[in-house]
Amino acid sequence: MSLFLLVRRKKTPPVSAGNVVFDSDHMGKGKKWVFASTIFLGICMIWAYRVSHVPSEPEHGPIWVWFGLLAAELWFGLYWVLTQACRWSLIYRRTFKDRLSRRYEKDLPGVDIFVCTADPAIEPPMMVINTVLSAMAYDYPPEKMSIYLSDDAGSDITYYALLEASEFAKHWIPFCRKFMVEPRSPAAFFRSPSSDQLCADSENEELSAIKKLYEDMKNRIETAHELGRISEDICSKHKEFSQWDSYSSRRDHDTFLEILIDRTTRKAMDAEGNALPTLVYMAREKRPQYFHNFKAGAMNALIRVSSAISNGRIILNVDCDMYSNNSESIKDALCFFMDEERGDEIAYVQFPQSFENVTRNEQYSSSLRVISEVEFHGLDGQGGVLYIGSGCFHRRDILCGKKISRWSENSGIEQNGGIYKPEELKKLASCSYEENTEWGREMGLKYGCPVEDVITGLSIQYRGGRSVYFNPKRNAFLGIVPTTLLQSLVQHKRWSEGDLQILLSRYSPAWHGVGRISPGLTMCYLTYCLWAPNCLPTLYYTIIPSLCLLKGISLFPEVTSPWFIPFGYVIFSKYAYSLAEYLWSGGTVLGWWNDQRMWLYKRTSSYLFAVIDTVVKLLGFSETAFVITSKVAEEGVARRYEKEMMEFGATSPMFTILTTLALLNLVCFLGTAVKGLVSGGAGFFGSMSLQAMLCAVLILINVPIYHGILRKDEGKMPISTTVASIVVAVSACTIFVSF
Ligand SMILES: O=c1ccn([C@@H]2O[C@H](COP(=O)(O)OP(=O)(O)O[C@H]3O[C@H](CO)[C@@H](O)[C@H](O)[C@H]3O)[C@@H](O)[C@H]2O)c(=O)[nH]1
Ligand SMILES: [Mn+2]
Repeated sequence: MSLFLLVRRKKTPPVSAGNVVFDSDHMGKGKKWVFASTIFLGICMIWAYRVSHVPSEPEHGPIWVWFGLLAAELWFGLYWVLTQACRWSLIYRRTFKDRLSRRYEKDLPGVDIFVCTADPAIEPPMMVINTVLSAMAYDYPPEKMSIYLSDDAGSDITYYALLEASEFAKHWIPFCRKFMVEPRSPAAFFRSPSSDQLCADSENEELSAIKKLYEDMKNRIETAHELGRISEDICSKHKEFSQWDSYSSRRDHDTFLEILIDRTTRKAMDAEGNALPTLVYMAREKRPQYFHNFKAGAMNALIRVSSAISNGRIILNVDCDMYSNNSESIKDALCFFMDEERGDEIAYVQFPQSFENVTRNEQYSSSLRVISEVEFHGLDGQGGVLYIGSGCFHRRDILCGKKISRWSENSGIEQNGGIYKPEELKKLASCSYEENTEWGREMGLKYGCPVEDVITGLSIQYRGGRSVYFNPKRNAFLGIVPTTLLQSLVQHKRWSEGDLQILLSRYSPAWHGVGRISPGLTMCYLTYCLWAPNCLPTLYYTIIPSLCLLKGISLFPEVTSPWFIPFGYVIFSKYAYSLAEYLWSGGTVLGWWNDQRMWLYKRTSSYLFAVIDTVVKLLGFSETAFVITSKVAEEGVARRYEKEMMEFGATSPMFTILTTLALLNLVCFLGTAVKGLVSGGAGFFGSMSLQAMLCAVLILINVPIYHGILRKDEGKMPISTTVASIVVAVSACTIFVSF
């Protein structure tokens, strides 16, 4: 590859470079191969131990216990093999934006930016418009940019906020351009060190002027938000508010559609007389008798409406909390689409989802550090990263269902835009528009899956589209992670359930993928699709060995036996590698420990419910749901989040499971210790040391739960959950021991 680049560089240097770096900074491919082989050998020996040591005497407990362990170990071993595909060949990419500007300044395509919001209570309008403003201020020709806000709540307050933003943008965009502001979300900029820097420089008059404009706007919007209505005065000035007269609820209303900045009119100028990007508000029609398909439905309506207004060849999709943190990202993405060599094959460019509100040791491990820093680079190496919703640039034609074709063949597509009558536009966003069409199936984002993004990306890859993962030094987008344990678990339930449904759908990588995507990429997709089923072996491994410990049934080889070696080696090297990987990705040791805890919690609660709900759905008893993650936290919750204290505070079956498991292991461990003391049995732990260690580690990792039970603050474990868990844990131990 490097040779290829070298040769090419002598002719026309490319605008992007998919630098294939085989882990240059960590471990070479050869070493990795040897290391992985030794682990695999260890895994095989563990399997061999299970098969060759099936207990015959009854004091070793019922036979199913042993076979259950064999099944769990088979699962974990094979799953580990799958995860290796995501680590095999990592690709790191770079772009040459100066070349792009030099060569293609005149041919830059139109870019339509879609922002989705769905609930002003948990996605505050101020946050939404900050994201919109950051997008409007991209360093890109404004006449080629259009920003669309989809509001699934159909809220007049959100519309009002956008209206205010459209005025503020006239000052904000020239300000950004003049002082080369970064980041371009006003809220993020005003609290960043770069704004202090600007203050220190002489221009602070302009800074304070724009800050004042912003604060005034913020006050007006927040007042309206608190009151829950728009003042008469504003309504009379802006006739479009009368659209809301017919509004009855967020599930039952007409299409509200307003082009706030229309580049075809002369009014669309900023304070310095430059063009502004187009700005559109859309709340698609909602009726109780029509299923609205959540974000996928909103995106498809946006695709249609935008095709009639601007019809940009490139579509960028961001969640309402994911503001642009780098004004050059559009150009970065275009370096891939317009690359002379490989650009034609590229269907989408995914940036990592990075987050602003992660704490140092990430209590809930929500930044998905290893996935962003390692696995997705590995997926890119296997032929393409997942589409993960936010921070993704798509080619419009491909997203709409076309097969991959040459980039240049579609030039002229944008000419179709710009001819519209308001009533016709509204029809494009109506409930009945999609009846008897391919929307949601062959066209646009797919319906019926809680991870509409992943399934849509996969189907694009089946059609021959390649995807690119671009992870620049400066984060391209910054969003908000959940700040409570429950929200984290619920979010992961949605994701793992969605991924499992993909596995069972007609787009399953397991069978539909054969011959359509590379075997390596199939393996990568499978690691995510099989997240949820991990719950069963994990539950087994966290319950049965501990109960057997209490009962005195030995399940693992003694420390002195040679069979101990594969167990010790596999456990040690797997976790040592995982820690190293976490540290390479920029995390802390405590962060890694928290990450391990979250894997355990996700596997024993989120994934379990994901499996149950998938089965229920397969039987036809329920429909897909989409629980939106809250982007705001109460004061107390926020304070505890900053202190990295685990937040419970609510009752949930997920917490009951987690607490029961934590208590069960505690009871087993203490019970065993007491028994050991009473019988004076030295060496008792000798034959059971691995089991006792497993139980001890489970206790250590569950410390936040014991702490949660004993805490007194609002975020403590609810008493009812504790009581229920004690009852279940103690009865499980008693019953198991007595039979
Ligand atoms: O009916 C709905 C529900 C959600 N949304 C929007 O979808 C986005 C994502 O919702 P969020 O609750 O923040 O979910 P996350 O789990 O953080 O989102 C990730 O996972 C989702 C799929 O599960 C993808 O849709 C997202 O793009 C991806 O960032 C937000 O902007 C919402 O406003 C809608 O527009 N309509
Ligand atoms: Mn989100």
